[in-house]
Amino acid sequence: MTMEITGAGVAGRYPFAKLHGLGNDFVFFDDRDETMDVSVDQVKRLCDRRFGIGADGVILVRPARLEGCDGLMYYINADGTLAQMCGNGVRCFAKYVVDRGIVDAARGSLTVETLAGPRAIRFTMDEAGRLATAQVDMGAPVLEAAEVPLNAAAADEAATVVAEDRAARPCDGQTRSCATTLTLAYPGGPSFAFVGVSMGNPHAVCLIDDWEALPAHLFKGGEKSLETFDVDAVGAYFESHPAFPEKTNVEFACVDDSGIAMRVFERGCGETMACGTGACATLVAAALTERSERENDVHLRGGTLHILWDETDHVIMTGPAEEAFIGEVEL
Ligand SMILES: N[C@H](CCC[C@H](N)C(=O)O)C(=O)O
Repeated sequence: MTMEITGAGVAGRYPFAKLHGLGNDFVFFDDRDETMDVSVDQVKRLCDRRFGIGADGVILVRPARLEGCDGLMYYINADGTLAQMCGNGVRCFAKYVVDRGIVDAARGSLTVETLAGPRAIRFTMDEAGRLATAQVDMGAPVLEAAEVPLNAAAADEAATVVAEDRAARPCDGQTRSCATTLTLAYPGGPSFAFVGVSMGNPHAVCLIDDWEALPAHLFKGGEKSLETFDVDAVGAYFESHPAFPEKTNVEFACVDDSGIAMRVFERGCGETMACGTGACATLVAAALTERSERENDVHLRGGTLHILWDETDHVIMTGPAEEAFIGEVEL
């Protein structure tokens, strides 16, 4: 299951910075002295867009434990649950430490430790001497069902597995298992086919080829499209579906000549403007099901990420990171 943080919540006044990657936004705290012990309630309050600063998550900048890493990204979803990895967050982490001189900009690269392991980053600077874009080696996608994780048997007990396809496509001659596609029933219909991909955190990617084939009750007025699709309702149902023992991030995407268009209902956050790990998982799923080449632009509500699934099986994500404002907050 997903893990809630267990912090007692030490009261105090803390400086923070607000950063985002394509509108997927985070409250950053410098916790290199490891004194912050945030509680679930504190995180929920910080992320509340009415009663707090407002964000999709909280990121603590902590000292690295792994040799060769420049810092540890401790990422907490808005609901107070820990996540192993955050793609937009790790680009913002690079910006946070480079713009503050914690990491020397002249290096042009750094390695960030995450709960999913180290992630190597190369970055470019803007004319004002601040980090502009970051290229992150997000590692290899994990496709083995048990490691995503997926659990069709648990879903079957809920009589919701319509089909399980173990071979989305021969995995490019790799000596790796093929992805699992679970087709799961939605209350009132229809069923949706999800390709399970982990980028250190779980993703269920639904690639839709024909919006017209879906019933009208799944759309919020207007023509049937990704933009009018009811991501909140359908995403919320599958986020906590028994087929996903650790819950899941849920992506809905379609592919055309301009690239991959995607919306995401994130585990522990709800719909976000962008999801870096989700964009990587969606590129992998689209390539495995022969809808896309292994390199493409992924268009999200907040902007575009460029994703390459390279010949070494690593997924390379390139995109911006921005700092919106700084402040002090009473916890
Ligand atoms: N909600 C995600 C973590 C944040 C991922 C997303 N913001 C990204 O940019 O990858 C999870 O629980 O796995």
